[in-house]
Amino acid sequence: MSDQPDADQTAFAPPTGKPLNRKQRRAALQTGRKTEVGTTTPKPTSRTAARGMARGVALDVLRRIENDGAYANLVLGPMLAASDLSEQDRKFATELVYGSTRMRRACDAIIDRFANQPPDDQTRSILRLGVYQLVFAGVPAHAAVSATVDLSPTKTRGFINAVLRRVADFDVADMVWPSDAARLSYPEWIADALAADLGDESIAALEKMNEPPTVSARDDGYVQDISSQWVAYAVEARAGERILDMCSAPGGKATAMAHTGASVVAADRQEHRAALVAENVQRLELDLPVLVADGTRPPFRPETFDAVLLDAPCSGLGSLRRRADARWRIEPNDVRELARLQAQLLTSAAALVGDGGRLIYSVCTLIDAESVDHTTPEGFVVDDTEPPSGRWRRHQQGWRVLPHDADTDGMVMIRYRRVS
Ligand SMILES: C[S@@+](CC[C@H](N)C(=O)[O-])C[C@H]1O[C@@H](n2cnc3c(N)ncnc32)[C@H](O)[C@@H]1O
Repeated sequence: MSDQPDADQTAFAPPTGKPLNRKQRRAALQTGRKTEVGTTTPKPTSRTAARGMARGVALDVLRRIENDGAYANLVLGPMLAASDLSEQDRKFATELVYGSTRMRRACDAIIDRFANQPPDDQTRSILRLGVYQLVFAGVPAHAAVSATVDLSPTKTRGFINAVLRRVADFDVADMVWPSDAARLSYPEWIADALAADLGDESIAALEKMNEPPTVSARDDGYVQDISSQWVAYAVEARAGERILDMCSAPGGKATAMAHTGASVVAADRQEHRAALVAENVQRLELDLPVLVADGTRPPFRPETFDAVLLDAPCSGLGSLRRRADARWRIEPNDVRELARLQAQLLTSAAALVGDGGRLIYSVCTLIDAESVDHTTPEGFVVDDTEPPSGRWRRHQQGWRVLPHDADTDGMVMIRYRRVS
């Protein structure tokens, strides 16, 4: 048996969405550079075979996402569960699926640079998987090329092998990208929209949203992004107060607020999502009524609550790292429609706040049209006191946290107080 370590057991760099630098690429290429695929690749071992299976699962999932419009998180889980992959190989398959989905546009630009004819959809999916491993994931070249070629149908093997070998011999630092959006793998309109509202900081935000999200758990075990926890604190709920979380599913902020001893009511328009809140409430053993209610026609008397949290449905353009395929689904018109719905919800939420009470508006997007462009509800003023915790930066009449400030989702929040 070869002394060479099984290629796929060598470090698989945690994907950052950034192409590897020269030194990293040289290290990854050392074992495979200028070899004929199949001649210097280590003999298949059970590890190599397992990694091959992981790549096969990843490719199946990618095809479902790319060709059938399936949701990445919904397809991946069942397909992994149906496989015999080990925990480690599931992680590898997951990283390949999410990474190549995120970096799809950047991978395509590289494929198009080296393919002498446009690949059909099936061939492109295989090439994306190979290019992602070579350029972004630090998989050694011989493993990335040969194992990806092994997934290919006979008739396209030669073509896929040739393209991937050219990519393996290329230093991506020399790539001439059509735009920053292509380099960072976003639709042009998303990069433009964030540039318009974040200025020079948009690139750092886009880069950060190419990284897998960090996992943070609260003291009660509920897994919730830190920036969402900061929004819940910003409501400043106190024992004895009546608080409404108008768009509450899956219940992260409602359950956080309930720990203060406030009487929190959680509502959501969608029944199946309200059920998720109820599950979380039960699991955390909280006393928190959950109801299905459309926030544009809320079933409460006016001025009933001491505080209302409107954590509004939004485009999610601050939390793209959480859903790898979201950037390819959302469209400019969605943002316009969501902004209209948010304005409606803001008006009806405001009507429920009692005298001197608080209205907290938050969204996990960084787009002004979905946040600071909304008009202050009648009878309210902006409360511009600094939120009690978090890395908030002032942004017009509100506050925002950018993804690269503290490795969290990006959020915008505006706090209002009823004065008449
Ligand atoms: C950003 S999520 C809320 C996240 C939640 N606050 C948490 O921290 O777990 C927005 C929610 O708004 C709900 N929603 C959308 N339109 C609504 C409406 N008209 N009335 C009430 N809820 C609505 C969606 O079903 C979704 O669950």
